[in-house]
Amino acid sequence: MGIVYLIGFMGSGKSTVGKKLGNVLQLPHVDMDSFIEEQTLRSISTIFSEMGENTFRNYESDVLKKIEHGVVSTGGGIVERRENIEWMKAKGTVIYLRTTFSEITNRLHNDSLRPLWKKSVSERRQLFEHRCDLYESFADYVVDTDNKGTKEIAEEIDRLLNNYI
Ligand SMILES: Nc1ncnc2c1ncn2[C@@H]1O[C@H](COP(=O)(O)OP(=O)(O)O)[C@@H](O)[C@H]1O
Ligand SMILES: O=C(O)C1=C[C@@H](OP(=O)(O)O)[C@@H](O)[C@H](O)C1
Ligand SMILES: [Mg+2]
Repeated sequence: MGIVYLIGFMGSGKSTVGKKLGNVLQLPHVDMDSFIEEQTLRSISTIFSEMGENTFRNYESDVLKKIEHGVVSTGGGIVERRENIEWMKAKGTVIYLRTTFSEITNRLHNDSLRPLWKKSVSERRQLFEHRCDLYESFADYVVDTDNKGTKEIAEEIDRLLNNYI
């Protein structure tokens, strides 16, 4: 199956489910945002505020290309660059954790760690609508996450990848 990439909007559970999926599949797990924070010794918020979104996107594209194995929790904006989409399609299996806007709003509420969530409701929704089309259009599998626990989702992905029901 090569590398397993989890994609989806902020709050869809990529980081949480990725960790569990790594355990289930007994593969190493990399959370791209945590990796960038460890490498730069800066928080994602600080990178955005001090260096700008474009610098963050450069780090993100660089990190994506360094990962050769395992389960990868991407950041919600990985689809903003076509080169990232093409890289993931070529290297592995892409799984979209599909989550409704209202469920994401419940999960993130007034989260302040995600710079792009700290926007007005209409801007959040606009970003959500723009991104959802992208996620859906290039995922190999779509997994709905509303009303499911993270362990249940990891097990569902395990079944999909291993082709049993
Ligand atoms: N299936 C789920 N059901 C309920 N809460 C969830 C689910 N998946 C994630 N969460 C919660 O939503 C928040 C964001 O999850 P996270 O894994 O950081 O998402 P992402 O990495 O996609 O932004 C966390 O508080 C997490 O515990
Ligand atoms: O959607 C985005 O553009 C972003 C999502 C975040 O990751 P999560 O999707 O894990 O929250 C993080 O990479 C950064 O704040 C930008
Ligand atoms: Mg995350």
